Amino acid sequence: MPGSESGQPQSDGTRLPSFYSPRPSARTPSHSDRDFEQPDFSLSGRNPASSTTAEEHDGGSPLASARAATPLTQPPPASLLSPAFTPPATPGTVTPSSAGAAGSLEPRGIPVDSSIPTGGCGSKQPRLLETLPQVECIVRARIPTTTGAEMFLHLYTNNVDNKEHLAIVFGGNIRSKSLDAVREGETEMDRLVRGAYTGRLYPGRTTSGLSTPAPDAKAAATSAGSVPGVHPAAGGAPPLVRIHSECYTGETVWSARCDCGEQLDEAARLMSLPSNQAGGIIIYLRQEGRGIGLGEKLKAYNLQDLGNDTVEANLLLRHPADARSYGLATAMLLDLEQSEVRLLTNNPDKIRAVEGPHREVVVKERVAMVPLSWKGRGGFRAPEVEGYLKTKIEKMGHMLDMAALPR
Ligand SMILES: Nc1nc2c(ncn2[C@@H]2O[C@H](COP(=O)(O)OP(=O)(O)OP(=O)(O)O)[C@@H](O)[C@H]2O)c(=O)[nH]1
Repeated sequence: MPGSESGQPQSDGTRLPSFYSPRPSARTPSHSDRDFEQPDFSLSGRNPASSTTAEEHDGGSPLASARAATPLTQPPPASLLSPAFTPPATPGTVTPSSAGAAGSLEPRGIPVDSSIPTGGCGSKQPRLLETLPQVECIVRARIPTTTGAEMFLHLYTNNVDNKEHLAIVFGGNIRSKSLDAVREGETEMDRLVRGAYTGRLYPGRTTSGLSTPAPDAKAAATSAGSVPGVHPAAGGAPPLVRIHSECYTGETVWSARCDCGEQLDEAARLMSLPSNQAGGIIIYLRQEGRGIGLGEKLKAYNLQDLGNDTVEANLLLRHPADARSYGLATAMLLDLEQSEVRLLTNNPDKIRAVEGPHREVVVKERVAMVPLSWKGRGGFRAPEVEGYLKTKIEKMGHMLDMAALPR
């Protein structure tokens, strides 16, 4: 893992096993660079309707085997292009339009600028609260994962709800200000136990390694203050960031109604690539069911089985189509000392909302989350998830090209 505190040998990311367990496709990953390519979402003005299809992208045969392994029981939706799909050129930026030698292993970003109408973030302006919530990271721990990659799980509290929102941090240079801040009366062992240490823990370690503040600085330190001598990652590209909303069904009980589990796993995979020197953060928000909760989401599923799409089902239950907010994510990113990010999303509303009321965090690039099955790279296919994605594109302005959906 790049820049990891782990000190473990870096494995070849192309050989990492999949993060995604329910992958029915029999296809073995090719381990070639093209496995990491994204469809060309360039700003160069090429006709999106003639976008490279997944078939062209992957040479046909792997997709054919994936398709054979996961046949569709229903015809796929008609080819459809989101109006927000092709963002016009952002002044002063160059879009990677093809995978170069160095770029081929990297997720491909599209420059975005939410401060201008043509910046590739859709047209709606979210209503944001004037003030960001207060957040505090109360504990952090190293999590070795089943893929061999390692991450640090940060658990946050806040002043707006009682939920345990999380930051999953890849790479050793991203630190939480509130975690590192000295707490009144705490011992070095207290700091070790709550994860406010540098490097790695080992049996017998007694000091946190964080600089001890001078008495006057210590008095001034608050839970939101920073520890002198601790600095965020220096310079370089902004980290990859995914703002992920909880989805028990998609992440835990293998639901094929949505691609939430796949997106979580793919975000983690991209962030753990050895080529990703900037590190990565998954902000995991406990806003299940787009904010309506699991019980209401299950009712929505029944309404979907009765013939309604995902938006209609929410509205029939007297919920908004999307009841989420992202102020906590903005505050957590700031606590992790990130003011610029590369955001993994297809959702234009999320881009502007995450930036905060005064653009406290700026999204410099958007990295599209294209379903793996559309790219012939495994994943899964089901009529439910295709209906879910179609509704996102048609009704919620998601920037995905349904024309790339394999037939
Ligand atoms: N109400 C409702 N929520 C759903 C449904 N399917 C998934 N969800 C929820 O939608 C949320 C997933 O959204 P995200 O993964 O953040 O994705 P997004 O904002 O739609 O867009 P991307 O960033 O492009 O993925 C989770 O909270 C899921 O529980 C559904 O049918 N109805």
